[in-house]
Amino acid sequence: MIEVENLTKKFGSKTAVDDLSFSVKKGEVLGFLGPNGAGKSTTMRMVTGFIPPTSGSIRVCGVSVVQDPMGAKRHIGYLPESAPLYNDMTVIGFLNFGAEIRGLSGSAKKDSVEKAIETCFLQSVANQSIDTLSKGYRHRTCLAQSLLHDPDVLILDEPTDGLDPNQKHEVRQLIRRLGEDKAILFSTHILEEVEAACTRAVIVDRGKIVVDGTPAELIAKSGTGSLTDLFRQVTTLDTASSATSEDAA
Ligand SMILES: Nc1ncnc2c1ncn2[C@@H]1O[C@H](COP(=O)(O)OP(=O)(O)OP(=O)(O)O)[C@@H](O)[C@H]1O
Repeated sequence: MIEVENLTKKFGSKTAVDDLSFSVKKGEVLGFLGPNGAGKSTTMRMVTGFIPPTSGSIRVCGVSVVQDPMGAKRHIGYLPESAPLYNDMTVIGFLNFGAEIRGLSGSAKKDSVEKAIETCFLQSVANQSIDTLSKGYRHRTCLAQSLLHDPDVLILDEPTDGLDPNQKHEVRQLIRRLGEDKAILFSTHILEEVEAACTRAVIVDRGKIVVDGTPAELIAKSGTGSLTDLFRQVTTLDTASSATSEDAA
């Protein structure tokens, strides 16, 4: 459902994403790991059609994101990194608005909003203004908007960031459940999430995939049974400065 081939993104002299190729099938939850500045968000922004690649191809459900971004976006639900929201709307008002933008109306709109509220446990704040929500609820409101059109593909940039341990658990369970009949790509800095929610994971370092495997394969590869050890073995300590100095050389 997601096919990425030889994807590269350069910002001036900096190569943020370097000839990346991967695919995610229906029923797969792919964890996207990597240190700060590794290129995870940039890759997700390209896969969702928000920024164009410098080179390479991206197909979502067979549709080219570069040639037909609107067509591809119909298949995609996206939770961006900073969870942008309209602060002066209520949660239900924002979700109704999101559903309308997705072309839903009448009972289809009502049903999709109700389902998203229920799925993301937003019932208690549905009529609350977004600017009065805690960080966790804001994040879940944004996650709910990504589900409104029941997309085949979900791209979630750090979906558990800012949540408390109970909410993290709920969202991981939700990702697993949604992943049974969708293709999900999600980024995280929390290595336990690989075991808790992913069917496969890749580790990205300086824009390149350095490890790709199932959680069990990754743990075996570490040699110590620790994903943290594997992460430390295959990634560069200070990605941003290494990439800059390498590019400058
Ligand atoms: N618009 C931009 N202009 C210039 N450089 C950019 C831009 N967006 C990202 N970068 C650079 O590209 C590199 C990859 O950034 P990206 O945000 O994709 O990393 P990330 O893996 O998501 O990091 P984090 O874990 O900190 O969110 C970084 O060096 C970043 O500074």
